[in-house]
Amino acid sequence: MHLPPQITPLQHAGHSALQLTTRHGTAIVALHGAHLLSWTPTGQRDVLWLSPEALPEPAAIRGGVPVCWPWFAKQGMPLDALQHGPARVNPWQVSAIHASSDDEISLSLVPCAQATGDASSSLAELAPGLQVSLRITLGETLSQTLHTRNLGSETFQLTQALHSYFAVSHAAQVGIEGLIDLPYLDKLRGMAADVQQVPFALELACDRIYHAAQKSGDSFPGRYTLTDPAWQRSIVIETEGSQSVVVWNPGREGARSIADVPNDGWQDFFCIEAANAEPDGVMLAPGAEHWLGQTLSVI
Ligand SMILES: O=P(O)(O)OC[C@H]1O[C@@H](O)[C@H](O)[C@@H](O)[C@@H]1O
Repeated sequence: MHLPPQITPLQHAGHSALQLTTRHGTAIVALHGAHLLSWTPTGQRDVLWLSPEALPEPAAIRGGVPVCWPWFAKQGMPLDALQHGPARVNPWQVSAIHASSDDEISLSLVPCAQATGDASSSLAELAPGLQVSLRITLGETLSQTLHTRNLGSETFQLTQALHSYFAVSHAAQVGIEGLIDLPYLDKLRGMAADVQQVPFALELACDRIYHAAQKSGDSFPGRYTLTDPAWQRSIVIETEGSQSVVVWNPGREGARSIADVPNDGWQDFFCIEAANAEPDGVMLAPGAEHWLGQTLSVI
């Protein structure tokens, strides 16, 4: 496909990628997993963290924004299922480009196996009848929309996440606004159910699925703010079609057991994930479609 001047192919951290450029900044997207590796607003530091110890492809990339699809973690799947689904470990390709002006550019990607109709691919086997695309728009903000369509004959229970790793000054010194009163399941306490009643702060480690985040009939998108006083910036995450928000940081002990996170790397990121995770799975009937979106901005 012919690329306009705002899109440049390049290698980034060992991945074949496309760099999007507007006067508002740059974004870099790896074709492996349609994985957003970097978003740097003009004059600012990168909004996303990318592990300096990331494993080579075809391993999932650690950092940036992995696309977890069509299941989150191993929800609803056997124990030997691929963690977070096959989308993040498959090659994707550009399906459309929309360059409206110098101010904004959009790129849509689909898995290569879907584009070529390869019925033997892991995606075709594991997500029968499902079609997926990811649109990334770089302007003053950065947005991503994950679109799923069920062309099969069976209802599919979709769980998914845009698993953003935000770069922070120190994970123990940031706050997250927008979680008060939300119920959550705490993975670190055997999925114990709880409700966020005090302002969020990291205690050693965190792995929670906040759910029922958008009440039915509520037309406002979810809005979460990662406040980082030391870096004097806040990252605002506005979500659409997302009933859950996953908040994850492995902490000191957890990081030691993750091969591609440096021992002290847990300090450098916080994951806030626009999601539909159990108990918020999406029942996608034959012919139905769903959009999961997030818009990121820095204030
Ligand atoms: O190591 P992975 O597969 O990228 O997953 C990282 C984390 O992703 C989070 O979304 C999960 O809630 C955690 O339980 C998990 O550890």
